[in-house]
Amino acid sequence: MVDSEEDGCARVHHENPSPSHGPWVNRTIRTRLWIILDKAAKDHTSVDLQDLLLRLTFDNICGLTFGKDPRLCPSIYPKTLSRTHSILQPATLQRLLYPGFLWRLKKILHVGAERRLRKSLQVVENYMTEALDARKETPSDDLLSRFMKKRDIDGNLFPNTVLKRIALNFVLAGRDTSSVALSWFFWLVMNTTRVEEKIIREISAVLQETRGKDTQKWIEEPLTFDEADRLIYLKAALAETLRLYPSVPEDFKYVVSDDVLPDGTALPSGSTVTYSIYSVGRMKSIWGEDCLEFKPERWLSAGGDRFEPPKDGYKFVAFNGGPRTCLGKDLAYLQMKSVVSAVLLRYRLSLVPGHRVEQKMSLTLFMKNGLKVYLKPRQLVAPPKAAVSA
Ligand code: HEM
Repeated sequence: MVDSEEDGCARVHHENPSPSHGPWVNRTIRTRLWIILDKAAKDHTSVDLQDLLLRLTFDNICGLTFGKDPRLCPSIYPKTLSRTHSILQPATLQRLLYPGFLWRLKKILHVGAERRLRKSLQVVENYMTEALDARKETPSDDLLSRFMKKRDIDGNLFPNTVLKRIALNFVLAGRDTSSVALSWFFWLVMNTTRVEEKIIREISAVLQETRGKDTQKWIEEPLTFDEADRLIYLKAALAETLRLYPSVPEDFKYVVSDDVLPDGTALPSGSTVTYSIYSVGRMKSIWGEDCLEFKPERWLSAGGDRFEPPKDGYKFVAFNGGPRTCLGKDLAYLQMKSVVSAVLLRYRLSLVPGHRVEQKMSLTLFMKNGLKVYLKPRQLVAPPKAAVSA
């Protein structure tokens, strides 16, 4: 048996973040993203989109998980959790890359990455304790409050330690993944005018139906859930981005008890299996000769009117597969569609000349140097009725 967590703890929290959490996303778009981008466009200054998106999705995931007013997050973010996060990731990666005895020795001696890791975990622990105490005083509709009411299979409420791990799991799982996916998406779209035009046409067609011909009304408010739900081509472009640039480029599983893979490989209990999600997305045998091309169309039905992922759920594993598929998948698509529409409907993006877009070796597929762009206001036109479908 192969599992993704040694103690199987994550299995108790199959609570799906529902679309009703969309308001958090729209609030941060209105109160933060548009203000920053409008100013940059007006002043002709560049913006590091990856950095901005990391902050934005952090605010969203805080709102979703703790019900905290996201305006609190930027003040806490740079000083504590963000710095902590940049320590957690390399330290975890080292544990995966180097022989077990090495990091265990460092842990015992309290040196190097293990020392930084322990300090950072304490910061996270304090933050989670504060958040939990606050929710106990004033429960709300956030995920933490929901889990506080839930009971385990024996009918007991979850203890604080488990609640904190659940909350942390959501924050870690939901923050970087969506923002790096969005960064790669914007970069791909900047380089593929044909796809950008189709995306704008699709969003415009939907908004013309829901908000009328006055294009000013299209950019006054972020998308509603129903409007976002209708964006089939955009979903295909996001899935295509995740195929080529999966936010989690490789994943690993622990072997809980002796097992054998379908190809006959024996897996002794206690070993770790690592697999490359990045490579699965770029295999000719799965995606064909054009596997390295950015082609959202491969995700559409023959008529082009439906999103159609591969029938075999293990061919596209950017969200993992099987019973442990990402719990935030639908929310992630919703959030990404809202942010893309909020940005692309208002602006045309161009890469800052000389800026190098490179991958960073990390548990998350960051852009090493960020994504520095200039923004120019976009002139929107209402499409003729016949061009409604993308
Ligand atoms: C583009 C965005 C995202 C990608 C690519 C992604 C990818 C993944 C992957 C690969 C896993 C499996 C990890 C493993 O094997 O241990 C996972 C698990 C998970 N994700 Fe996501 N994720 C995304 C967004 C989100 C968001 C926004 C949330 C929360 C709102 C979230 C919550 C979770 C949770 C709770 C799990 C653990 C599920 C379990 O173990 O049963 N994810 N995600």
